[in-house]
Amino acid sequence: MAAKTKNVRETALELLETIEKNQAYSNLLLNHTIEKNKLPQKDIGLLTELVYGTLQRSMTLDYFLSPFLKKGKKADPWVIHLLKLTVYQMLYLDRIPDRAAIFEAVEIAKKRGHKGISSMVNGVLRSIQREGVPSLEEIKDPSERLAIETSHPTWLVKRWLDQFGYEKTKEMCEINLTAPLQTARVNLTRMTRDDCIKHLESEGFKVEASPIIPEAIRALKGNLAHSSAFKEGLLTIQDESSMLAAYALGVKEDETILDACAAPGGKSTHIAEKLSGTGKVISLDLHEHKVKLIRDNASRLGLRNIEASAMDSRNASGSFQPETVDRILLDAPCSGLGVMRRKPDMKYTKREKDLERLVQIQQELLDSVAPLLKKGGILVYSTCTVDKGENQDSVAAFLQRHPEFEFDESLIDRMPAAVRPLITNSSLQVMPQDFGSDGFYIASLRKKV
Ligand SMILES: C[S@@+](CC[C@H](N)C(=O)[O-])C[C@H]1O[C@@H](n2cnc3c(N)ncnc32)[C@H](O)[C@@H]1O
Repeated sequence: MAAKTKNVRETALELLETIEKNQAYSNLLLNHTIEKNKLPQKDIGLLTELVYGTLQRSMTLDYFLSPFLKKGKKADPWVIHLLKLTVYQMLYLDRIPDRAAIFEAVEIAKKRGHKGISSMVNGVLRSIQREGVPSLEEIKDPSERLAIETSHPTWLVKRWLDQFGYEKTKEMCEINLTAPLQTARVNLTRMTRDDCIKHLESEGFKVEASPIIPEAIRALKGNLAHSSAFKEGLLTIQDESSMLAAYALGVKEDETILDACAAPGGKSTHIAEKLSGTGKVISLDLHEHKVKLIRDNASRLGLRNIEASAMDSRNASGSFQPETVDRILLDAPCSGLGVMRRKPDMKYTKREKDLERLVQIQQELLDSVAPLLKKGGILVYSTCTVDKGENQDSVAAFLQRHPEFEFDESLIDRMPAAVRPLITNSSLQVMPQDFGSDGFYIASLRKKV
């Protein structure tokens, strides 16, 4: 029993080290480790909690630890990870007694280091147990305190405070510390949502209908990616916010739709499920290996109306005739600040200058696809980020250069009722705290007739 638990913590420590060295994204690495080691369900839960929890709260844990570390004496990175992993358990996981967490940490330190390291680990953790961690109230500057308290970089907290004010920023930072929901889209070309729920329940999953999106379900127990319903093409794992893009586009049965940044095909397949007759989706993405993901998903879902090819969409206007597509989705490459709950390591690697570089690419993509749209057609611009520069300002800059486009007032009529209150100026910014879904932005523009 003890050996098993120790293995989980050792694995968590190794994962934290690899993620820190920037060798992998947390979500991909964790899934890979779970599959490779064929971990039992209870270990998967603990491993996920330890890795995500420690990453989510990394800056707070550094703050708590700092008075207990000898000044001027730099400990090895693995020792710091081990201490943070253990302090995380002591402070945030009620079901793990402090003495058990400390015992496991000292055992790992003995195994990986020398006696000096294990007694240092023991000493630091026992002092924290005895004296408690420093109060966050000691941080006087409110933005600095919010940054440390919710473990978000100070530049980002300051940027959000400027854009959204204190309350919204605090709510967003706090929800970013919680585990995301897994949601999925039922393939309505194959089965109704009610029947799909029954199908999943017969497989032992616990799911419920989404109150936001008519074809979505929320997983309460079990990973839907492992269901036979998924393998049989009845489902696509997709966040509810992401599903709004196909609604915003509002496809009609026999239209031609361009999805200019399409891989892995979450939105292309959604659009394709909504088309019928001779309608088709032209799905583009940069590289062949990404385009293969779109084709694989389309084939798993039994969709034959997607034409996927590799292309830099900044050159799309050279490959398609002007004014030949009915609707365009530009789900642009973005900073992804709306999905930080899923990839907590991202909080510490993003830099403010990355955002400016992305705005440039977003503008080039918009300029390139705009001529392909028929007069009267709809262009939906979307991102999974919460940032005015990449969202509202990007759209405003495009409209200024393109007087042939205007905001599309009819967006509100196409959107599910629950999100309508969020729409202003033919666009909407979903914050992660609105429905517990990802942060996401959508703007709908019409090419004037
Ligand atoms: C937000 S993701 C798209 C997600 C996709 N729409 C979905 O729902 O599954 C952005 C995509 O843009 C692609 N991309 C980035 N620059 C591009 C470019 N210049 N041309 C085409 N695709 C590009 C990336 O490879 C990435 O797959």
